[in-house]
Amino acid sequence: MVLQEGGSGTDILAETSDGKKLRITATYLDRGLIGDLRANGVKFDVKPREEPSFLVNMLVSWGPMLLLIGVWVYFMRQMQGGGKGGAFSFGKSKARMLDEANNSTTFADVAGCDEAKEEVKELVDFLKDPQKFQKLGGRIPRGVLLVGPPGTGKTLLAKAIAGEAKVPFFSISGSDFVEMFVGVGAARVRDMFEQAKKSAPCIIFVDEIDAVGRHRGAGLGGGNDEREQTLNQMLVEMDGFETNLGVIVMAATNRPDILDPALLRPGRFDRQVYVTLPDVRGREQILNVHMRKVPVGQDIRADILARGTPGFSGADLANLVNEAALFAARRSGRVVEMADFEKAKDKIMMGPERKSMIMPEEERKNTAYHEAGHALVARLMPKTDPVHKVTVIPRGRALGVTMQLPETDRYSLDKERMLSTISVLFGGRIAEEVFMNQMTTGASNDFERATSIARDMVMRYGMTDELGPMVYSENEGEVFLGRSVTKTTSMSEETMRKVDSVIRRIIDEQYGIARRLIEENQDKMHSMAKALLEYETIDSDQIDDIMSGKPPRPPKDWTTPSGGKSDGTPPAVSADGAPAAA
Ligand SMILES: Nc1ncnc2c1ncn2[C@@H]1O[C@H](COP(=O)(O)OP(=O)(O)OP(=O)(O)O)[C@@H](O)[C@H]1O
Ligand SMILES: [Zn+2]
Repeated sequence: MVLQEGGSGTDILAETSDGKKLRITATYLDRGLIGDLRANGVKFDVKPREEPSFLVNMLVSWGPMLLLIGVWVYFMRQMQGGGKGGAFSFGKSKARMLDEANNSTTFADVAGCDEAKEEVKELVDFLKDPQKFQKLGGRIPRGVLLVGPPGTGKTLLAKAIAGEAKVPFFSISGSDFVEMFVGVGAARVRDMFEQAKKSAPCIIFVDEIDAVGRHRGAGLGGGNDEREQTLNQMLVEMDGFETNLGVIVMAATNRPDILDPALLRPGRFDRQVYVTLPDVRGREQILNVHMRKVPVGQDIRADILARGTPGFSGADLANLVNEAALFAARRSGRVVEMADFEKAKDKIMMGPERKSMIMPEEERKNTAYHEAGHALVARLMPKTDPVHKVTVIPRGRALGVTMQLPETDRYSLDKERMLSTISVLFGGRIAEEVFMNQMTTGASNDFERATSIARDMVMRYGMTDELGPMVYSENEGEVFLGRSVTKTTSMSEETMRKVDSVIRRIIDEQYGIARRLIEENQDKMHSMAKALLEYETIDSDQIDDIMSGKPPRPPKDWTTPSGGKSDGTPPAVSADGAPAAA
């Protein structure tokens, strides 16, 4: 054994007679330690620690200087557009590679987008055996653009293609290419294609391609050199490789309208696959995929959940299952039950409850009337979605929420529906005016939405007689190129005034209708506000009762403030809100 002495402490690496390896650190060698070692028959040597060599000495004194020079050289190289090769690996692509052995994603994991799956199936055949596919006369796309809203499973679909074909999957996000230094992005593109070619057949997946693929020359002018170079490099690479190599470039975007047309030319991303939000059947299938991963109760009905989640993306549904499982865990449940899903759905749709927020009674009452106003108008206007839930529990940034749910998936709006929506939005403020004799800031979002609907009706959809079927569009500050070109119509002073007055008229009319409904139904308004103050959340059952003039039944999971389950009759409540002794 060797004891090395010196500096700050002594490391003892010892092997005892029975072959055990030990590591001991002693601050200094004293007689006690040496005595112990001797007594236990450990043989050892003491050797002074070696003097630092000349080289080490030089490094210590010159190191900081060398480091500075290094950093300087590094930055210079980046600014000159270099960055590739040599000792500096700055240009190395940030692409993550998922090799075939670790990719277990298959088409079975992607639910509810059958058309998209159908369209990409042949890519799997191609990737499995590029030569054979070509011999059979298949035409291989070089680039496939997946277009669709966020969370619809574009990444998942690309990964599943790689998984099915058992080929490597390189993924990178468009924003990874956009760096501070000119040339880095281009170097990364070069690098990524080089790596991919070595592992062909394979898939390169570029998420958020719009980050690099925006139309050249668009945007805020100047300072776009880096992005343009990156985009050019990508075009060069896509033109450069042989199709029979077996590299397929896939990219995802939800803004195809802002992509540079050069990206969409033949031989580049010339195949577009649309991945849309799932319809009700699609949602059911997606829920089933994700519910396989958690223990769910007997009562779970994916079809009912699917019906209650219009507009949810695949990612939202995955999140729904996850949140429901968390609610089940919180109550120490063995399985996830329908009630957990219901809570999770509310949380996702209306924001998390903020029960701890203490609301002054006055404000609670104001919120109750405000929400009752929305709900009442929604129930009485034609072509509105059924009121699903009304609550005065603060959620997210809202003090209260009135939630309407469409009965079926809807893909377009009509004039009557839009007019009704404007009235519903005004219902809240009107109720405050009528019953609380005040106006609060809580309605500002309602007004914004109402105004923008009215403006769209006039300016985008040509829904008014006065202005006719014409688009009066404002410049939206984006340069839209590619397939959909939005023309900027500059309006004359006079037209602008006319547009304003028509928007004003629509708003005034709908406001008047809502006001009349609320004033004519004061008893129902009082009854609904009272139910909200008492139960905090009411749903369609309670609203049905109120609208037919009956006292509302208590909500299903309602427990009386004393803690016991209610027997089904509403507790009588005295003026101060405490349960009265019957
Ligand atoms: N069709 C689907 N079937 C099953 N699960 C899905 C589906 N779509 C989305 N998901 C779930 O949502 C998650 C996120 O989806 P993914 O990242 O693929 O969406 P994306 O369209 O690429 O979104 P983004 O545009 O935001 O990148 C997936 O990992 C999956 O759990
Ligand atoms: Zn409101």
